[in-house]
Amino acid sequence: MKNYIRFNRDQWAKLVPNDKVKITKNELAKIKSLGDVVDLTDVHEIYSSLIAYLYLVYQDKRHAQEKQSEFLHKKIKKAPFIIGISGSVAVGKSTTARLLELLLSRTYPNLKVHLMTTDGFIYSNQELKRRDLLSRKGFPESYNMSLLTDFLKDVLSCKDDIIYPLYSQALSDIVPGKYGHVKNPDILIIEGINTLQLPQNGQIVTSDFFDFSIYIDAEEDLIEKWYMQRFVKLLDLNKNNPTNFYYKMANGPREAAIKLAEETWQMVNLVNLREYIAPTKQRASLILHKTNGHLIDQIYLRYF
Ligand SMILES: Nc1ncnc2c1ncn2[C@@H]1O[C@H](COP(=O)(O)OP(=O)(O)O)[C@@H](O)[C@H]1O
Ligand SMILES: CC(C)(COP(=O)(O)O)[C@@H](O)C(=O)NCCC(=O)O
Repeated sequence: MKNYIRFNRDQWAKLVPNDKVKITKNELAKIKSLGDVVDLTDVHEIYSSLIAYLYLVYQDKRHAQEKQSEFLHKKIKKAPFIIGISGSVAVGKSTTARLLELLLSRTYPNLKVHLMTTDGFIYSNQELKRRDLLSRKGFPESYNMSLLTDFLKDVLSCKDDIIYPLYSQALSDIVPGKYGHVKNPDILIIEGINTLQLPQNGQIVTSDFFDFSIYIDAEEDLIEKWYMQRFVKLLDLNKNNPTNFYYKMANGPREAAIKLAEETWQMVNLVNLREYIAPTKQRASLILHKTNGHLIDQIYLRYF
């Protein structure tokens, strides 16, 4: 990885004073996905430098937009700064994305930050079934990529209110008739396993629309462990929740449920990671490498 500068935790933490971000343990507990607590030391040692760097790149873009506007003698609407977050299923994309959203808006209160996921661009289960893709959920062909690129084009053309479909883990499906709204944020964080994906059949790559991208990396065995832990938590949480996708499994034999999740990991998510997600790692502007306990131990910043 010649085109990346590698930092260990200490080197990265020393880039800026780490008292910049103000957040309490309780606030932190609220943004974790399920159960585990993101460590406050991670916030100070990793995220202080990360948001300071993101803000620098953000300002660069704004500056370039002003210069362009000046040169063209034309008022140009300021398109949002888009940050893409990629990585395997269960590596911690949504947790990191929520943390970034909170820390960026907290540290730079004048910024309007919007967070969304590309999960909503997966075809509905009905459509996946029609296309014989139910067992390929999360693979490139299971996403409506042209809808996603059209959406990103609308975002960059600064349309006032852009809607996008929503996915629910509770339904394990697209939520019918419900949409998210993007209303001209300064920063749009978009997380999903396909955010750095290479094009299929000459499509435009979504990352062409990004100003900055982050890949969250970890060893396969660890991610599998996190996937299984999240699965067990979802079973426990939904034991008494008949409308939830996990309810039936939660109330059946535990070993059968665990076996199914292990198979899903091996046959779906791990295959997807190896074939389509991991190969996109070296396209990211920044790689956050995690170790045991979700601790970030190495940071790689691309410089060409
Ligand atoms: N920094 C972290 N500290 C502790 N737990 C974490 C952290 N990041 C993720 N997790 C846990 O790991 C699991 C997967 O994280 P999640 O954000 O849901 O992943 P993804 O969005 O990539 O599928 C969840 O159970 C979540 O609570
Ligand atoms: C919708 C997803 C592709 C996205 O996952 P995420 O990275 O948000 O956890 C995934 O949750 C999924 O449904 N995977 C298919 C196999 C499974 O049920 O794990």
